[in-house]
Amino acid sequence: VVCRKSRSQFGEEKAVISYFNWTKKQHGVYVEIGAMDGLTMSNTILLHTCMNWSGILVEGSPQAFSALQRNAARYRERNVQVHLGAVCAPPRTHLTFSTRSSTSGAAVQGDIEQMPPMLRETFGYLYNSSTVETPCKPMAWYLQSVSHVDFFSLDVEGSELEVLETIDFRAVTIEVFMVEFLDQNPKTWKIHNLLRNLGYLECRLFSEEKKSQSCPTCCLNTGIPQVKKLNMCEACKKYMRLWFSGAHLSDVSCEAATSSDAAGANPSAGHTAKPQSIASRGTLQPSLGLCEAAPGNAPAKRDLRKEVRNHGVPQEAIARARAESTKFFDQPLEVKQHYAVHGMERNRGYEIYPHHLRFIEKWQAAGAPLRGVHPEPSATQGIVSERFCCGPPVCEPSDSQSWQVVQSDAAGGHADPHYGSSLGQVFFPQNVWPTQEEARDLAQLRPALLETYRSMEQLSVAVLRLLSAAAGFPSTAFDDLLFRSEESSSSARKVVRHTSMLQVCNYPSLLPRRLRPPEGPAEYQLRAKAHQDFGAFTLLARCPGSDSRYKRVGKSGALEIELPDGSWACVPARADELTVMPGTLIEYLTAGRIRGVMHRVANPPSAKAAMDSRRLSVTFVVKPDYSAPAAPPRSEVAADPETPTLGELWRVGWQEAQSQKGTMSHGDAVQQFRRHRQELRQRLLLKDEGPPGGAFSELEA
Ligand SMILES: O=C(O)CCC(=O)C(=O)O
Ligand SMILES: [Fe+2]
Repeated sequence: VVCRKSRSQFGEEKAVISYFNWTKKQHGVYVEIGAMDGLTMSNTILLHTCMNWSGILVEGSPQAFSALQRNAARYRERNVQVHLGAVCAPPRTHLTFSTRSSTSGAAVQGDIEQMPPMLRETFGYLYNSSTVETPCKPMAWYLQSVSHVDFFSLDVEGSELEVLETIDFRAVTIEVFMVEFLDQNPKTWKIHNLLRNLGYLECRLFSEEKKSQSCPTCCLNTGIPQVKKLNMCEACKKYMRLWFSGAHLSDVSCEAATSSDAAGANPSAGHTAKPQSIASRGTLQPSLGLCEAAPGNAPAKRDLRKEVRNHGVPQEAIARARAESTKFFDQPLEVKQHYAVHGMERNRGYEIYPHHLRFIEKWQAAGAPLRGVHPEPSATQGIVSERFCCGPPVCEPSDSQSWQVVQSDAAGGHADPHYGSSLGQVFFPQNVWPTQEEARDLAQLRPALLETYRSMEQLSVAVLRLLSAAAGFPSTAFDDLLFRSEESSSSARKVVRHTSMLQVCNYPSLLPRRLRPPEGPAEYQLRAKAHQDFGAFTLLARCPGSDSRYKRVGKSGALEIELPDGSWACVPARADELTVMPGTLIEYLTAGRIRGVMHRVANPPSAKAAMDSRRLSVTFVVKPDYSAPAAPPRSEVAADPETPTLGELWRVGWQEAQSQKGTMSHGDAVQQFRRHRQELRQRLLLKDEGPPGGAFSELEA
């Protein structure tokens, strides 16, 4: 075989070879998706012909594929598989592939649906394009014959997620990915995230010109067009060496977890239903936008790394919740405070952080000269964030049936103690609403929020199943934490066990600096400071308008999350999408296999845009049964009587439980609380050394 010199666009494979010290590496294995004719811009011809590597080439365009076959026969006689096809997830078997005839545009071909608009438009316009129906298969299918890949080159113009998500990481280890994507692609963030979740670190290849750019920690990606030569940035090198050697790529596979589910096989993915041992699974750290679920569907057996769509929460309901909440937030502070519920951790009615409130009151007492300068009353009141919350419909006020169930006195006995006991009453306080009599304009707030509540509540069952499966439990393992089936002689019904809350947050526009309160509490710097939500997970309906307007981390005006390496990232939002964010309690329930996500809401940029930077988010924080043990289902820890309940992880719940036991003064209980919670966390997270107990083994067979 004649050694062919590099044909890659920017010398990508050479950068990789030098970076990984592969100059002497013979007989490696490559995979190239989007192989084109196997020569033009090939990232692998050099590896094959000069270093005796073998590999798999996949190309979706029939025209390019015939050239690929010819070229493969000529330049890669042996040790190569060539496939005509694209990558997709079942049940799809074909997709519409956009092809170009012009040479320069020929590099941009792919699944039309996945292509970023920019590419579609620019290349569609500039070059002759046509479409063909191309067969597609999950990536796992193409990789059947290999168990290890050294270099995976992925250049598929928008379909990267489909490729990554359909790899069976249990069956193959992949050492280095090189992913080319354009930064404008809104999916970039998800690809990054997915690779990070798989244990890869990112290293960018920079052009000479961009060398000075700071080097991010770190998957390899290239993708800076108009570049002559690529340079690996030095700082990054260090990180990469460190991390790459440690990363074991078969660590996490959501498919593995979901298919271990007995409730239904996952015929489409073609995986055997064999769970991994937990030891090899490592820590799953799902982040945002990670689930696809449909309520009413049998537990959605979809890969977890998808956003929730077809989620069953009607857009109109969310729109109504937003509109009615807006009317509420636009009332004077005195009116809103009328619906405040005092007491800790109640999460009902109007809420504003006490330290914010103190600050506002002081500011207003000093004669804040702002009335009339801004159309948003909340902005002129100096409010940074405020919220309106409600709990499950069993908490509806006394004019409704359900509150009777909750309220009847403990001695009277007919109340379900889950709600009616003194502990129960801590977790099921009554909802508070403006009524028709009090304020005609605000009377629709209640139906609007309750409508959204109900569909979020339904969806949360499906999402909890996904998370459960992802953590290696049967998908229904946590069902009872939300609803429990109760059979009586006459009927079967589902009883609410959870205490989830729906919360609409209003972040008023940031006033121009000269009008802003001179100095606020330190938290004034952020709309919401860094925290995890104290639930199993949170579903967030965000607003593409406000949540994709400013993209700068720290000045996004919107939701930002902390990535595993400690950096912060903006989270793009789409109107039809809900974001799933694991919270603190899921850590206890999954022994740390799923981690809560730290997040914050940043202020918008200070400049002129700030005048019109209002943001409203609708979030549903899923809070499972307070009386359940804070431990994985059927585990040793769950059986240990010392293990506290989920409710005891709430400060109020802990205090109430302690005072009922009479073991401790109130003050001591508070003091002990934090330490205790920390200890439990340690104990649980360290305990995870084997697969979920024997009870589930029949499910895993
Ligand atoms: O407004 C958001 O997007 C998130 C709000 C939040 O994190 C919270 O209220 O806990
Ligand atoms: Fe939060």
